[in-house]
Amino acid sequence: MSSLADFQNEIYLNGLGDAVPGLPTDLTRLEGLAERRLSAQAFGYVAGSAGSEATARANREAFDRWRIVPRMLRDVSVRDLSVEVLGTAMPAPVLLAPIGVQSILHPDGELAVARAAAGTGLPMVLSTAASYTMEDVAEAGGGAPRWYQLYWPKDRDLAVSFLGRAKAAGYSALVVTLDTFTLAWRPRDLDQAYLPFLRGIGVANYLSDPVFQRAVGGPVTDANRDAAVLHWAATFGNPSLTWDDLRFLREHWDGPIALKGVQHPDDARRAVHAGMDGVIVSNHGGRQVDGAVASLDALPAVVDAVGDQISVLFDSGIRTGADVAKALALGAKAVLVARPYAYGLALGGEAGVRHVLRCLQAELELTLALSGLTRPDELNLDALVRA
Ligand SMILES: Cc1cc2nc3c(=O)[nH]c(=O)nc-3n(C[C@H](O)[C@H](O)[C@H](O)COP(=O)(O)O)c2cc1C
Ligand SMILES: O=C(O)C(=O)c1ccccc1
Repeated sequence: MSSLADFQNEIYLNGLGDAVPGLPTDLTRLEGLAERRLSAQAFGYVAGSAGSEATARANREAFDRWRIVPRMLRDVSVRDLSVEVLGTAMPAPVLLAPIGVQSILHPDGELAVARAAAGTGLPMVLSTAASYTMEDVAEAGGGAPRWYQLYWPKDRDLAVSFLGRAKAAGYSALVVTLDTFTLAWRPRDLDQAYLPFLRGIGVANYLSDPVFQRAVGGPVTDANRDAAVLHWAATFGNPSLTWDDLRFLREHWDGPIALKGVQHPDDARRAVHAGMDGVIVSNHGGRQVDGAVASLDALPAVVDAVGDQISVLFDSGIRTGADVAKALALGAKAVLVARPYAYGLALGGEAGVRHVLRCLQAELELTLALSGLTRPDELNLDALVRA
């Protein structure tokens, strides 16, 4: 094995190799570049968070309060980043977080992301609010691993239909997002009166669904499009759900289930009690409750509560390979990367997403090796100190 991570090698030896010319390898720079490329509305939707965006900032600050303590002379010549999470083998403990409405970033949207993910083997978690149908995205990804993220609608028959379609299309695990039964107070979108769904973006899974179509009087055409969008708004989220309702999901989904949006250790314990297989410690990138705890700060207590019983995953604030290492050291089995790949999509389509994933993977591998570690499961609190 070369002493350089493969992607690093490729960049140095072949000029930019497969990297997208002009795209920086410091992924924290992508947001600024995407701002110049996107419309003010699309950029505001993706980059924006809830309220004063204090929690979005806190998510990043929490990473900066932990520092890695590298160890030396440990023979790190053979490295293996692969893990298995919820029955899915992946080359690194990184998944692509569910992001809805991706066609506002690039016309190929989720299709391009599925192709890029397939090229790396990292699983994509497809949003219910995707701009392409789950069947089309599955086809674009070929045999690559894929999970399905459910926005649990009010209409139970529609939920069952989504789950059946996801199973048939080869999505192996279910992610149920609990923190977004309604969109939060998001000033950037409010100030521009911008909601993609009202323009018919991000509703492909609904419009293509037989149960949804029955509810709006048949296939959606120009004649009933407004009614369909109104019906989408009426059925999108269900604020009356409780922990007891998880039985319904267990009955209609026979694969692994992870609950996304857990921040409190008692909620993680309830997830175990309800027979769930995992939780994703996430505050939706600060897009829901402004003033909420930084997701990284919520992680250790959840790991303490349930980490030996179910898989604890993490998202909100991951921007670099070092961030991934810190979340793993605090007990996450894997992380979900979100905005960085959205910006990669905006800047370079499929190649832009591939660039982001390969940079993140290479940086993670180098961070581990240079810290004296060869596998993700060797990371624990010994590797960190408070800044
Ligand atoms: C534009 C955008 C759309 C999103 N759409 C969804 C979605 O459809 N379903 C979901 O569970 N989470 C969604 N999320 C949240 C992400 O999955 C993830 O939790 C969050 O972005 C993590 O924060 P970070 O991007 O700051 O790392 C979305 C996030 C963004 C930025
Ligand atoms: O914008 C979001 O954060 C989000 O999760 C969402 C919700 C509904 C549809 C699309 C995305």
